[in-house]
Amino acid sequence: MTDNAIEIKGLKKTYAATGKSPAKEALKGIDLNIPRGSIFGLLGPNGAGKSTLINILAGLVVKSAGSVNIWGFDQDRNPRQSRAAIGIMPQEPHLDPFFTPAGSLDVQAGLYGVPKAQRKTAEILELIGLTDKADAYARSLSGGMRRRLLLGKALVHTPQVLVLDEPTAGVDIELRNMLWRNVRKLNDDGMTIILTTHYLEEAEEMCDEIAIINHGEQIVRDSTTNLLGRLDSKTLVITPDQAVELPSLPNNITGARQTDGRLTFTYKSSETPAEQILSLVRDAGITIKDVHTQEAHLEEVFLSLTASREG
Ligand SMILES: Nc1ncnc2c1ncn2[C@@H]1O[C@H](COP(=O)(O)OP(=O)(O)OP(=O)(O)O)[C@@H](O)[C@H]1O
Repeated sequence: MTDNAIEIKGLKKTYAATGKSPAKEALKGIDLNIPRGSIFGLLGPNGAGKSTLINILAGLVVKSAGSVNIWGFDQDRNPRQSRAAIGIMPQEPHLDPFFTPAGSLDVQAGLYGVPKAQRKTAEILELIGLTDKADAYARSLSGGMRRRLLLGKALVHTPQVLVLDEPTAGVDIELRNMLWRNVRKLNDDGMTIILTTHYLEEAEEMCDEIAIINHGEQIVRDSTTNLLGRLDSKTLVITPDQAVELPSLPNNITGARQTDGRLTFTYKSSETPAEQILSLVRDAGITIKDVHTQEAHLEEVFLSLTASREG
């Protein structure tokens, strides 16, 4: 038995040409292992191939080449078992307006062949905070409630792996927090979580490991901590005790004077000790009132890795 929840080898997808659109190679040979029990981030710019990858995992898009193994089950050899091991919360709420939340969960459980006695409708409604809406028609639910119901539907068959495709795009803070609380709880209970998001601070906060894909290729896969450590760039922010000009700087440091009077200095921490900047500032006759450093964020790592490959 493998320690990976998902094992993807040489995964390719080419969408066939239609009408005027030429064929599109959306995935160009992805190798990716996702460890059991992790919260894994799948990131990439628009059109990178994330949805294609997720849809292949969900069994909604047929791959062109390669292998996909979900929870030890090969998707081609054991399609039923591999499908039963994964639950997908899609981006868009496509809900049948004539079903109630309880009804939707029941139908979904039926689709997955969950016997009536083993259905956890009440428990799931409780988790997603829709107990009091159990019998309300879907069309009367708010956008946030529909999103929560989508999460509930992904859970009816108690999958080992839960995929959330852009779960917080356009949702308010309250719903976002609720989703993250649920995700953490499910992960604490042992569920492996795969997440795509455009909000990099969210990935930074939530994910243990991250893969970035671009133009159908994986360009990096590492722990979030290591990824953040890759960027050697740091910023030192100095508040002078009165308005001052930016002192002249050597080549290894770039600086700027902010509109609020603070001075920011960006440098490579492996090459330049912060003390060098502090002395430079003091030597310019500036009295330092306050000083702090800013670490690199995932956003900068992401931009540095994807920017040079655009085109
Ligand atoms: N059904 C399809 N037919 C043809 N081309 C497609 C199809 N679905 C996606 N593509 C193309 O494949 C590429 C990858 O798309 P995909 O939706 O997987 O990217 P993505 O990373 O999920 O982007 P986004 O964040 O915008 O959803 C894009 O160039 C897209 O236009």
